[in-house]
Amino acid sequence: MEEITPRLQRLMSKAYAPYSHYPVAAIVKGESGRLFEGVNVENASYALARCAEQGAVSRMVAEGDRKILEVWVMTQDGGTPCGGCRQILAEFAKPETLVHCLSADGQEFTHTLGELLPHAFRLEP
Ligand SMILES: O=c1ccn([C@H]2C[C@H](O)[C@@H](CO)O2)c(=O)[nH]1
Repeated sequence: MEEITPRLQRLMSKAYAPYSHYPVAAIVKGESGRLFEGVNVENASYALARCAEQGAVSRMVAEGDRKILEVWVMTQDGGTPCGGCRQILAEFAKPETLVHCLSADGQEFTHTLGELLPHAFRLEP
């Protein structure tokens, strides 16, 4: 498989973040083994900004996968996903799912989703 760091760097350069100047790239691996990409997409009406993780999860679901096996997020500083994105990931991932947070220069900080979002809100369908 192609190395994930250069792929995230290329993806991050596609983010649309003219207001925050904080580009984010996200890749989720679905149960089929396919990788789904997302970037943040901002808007002149600031509150309508969409996070990169949300885009990646939407793509995964549209392509028919329903389980997240692993997550990678790249930001300039290696920041972790926001609270809302943790909840969006938790809908399709397990508490033990690894979330790799990379900085643009390739440093990696890995957490489980359960560490990032303990006691996640769930409604059993
Ligand atoms: O987990 C996160 C947190 C923030 N952002 C985006 C939203 C906005 O465009 C920019 C600054 O908050 O980063 C993401 O894509 N994912």
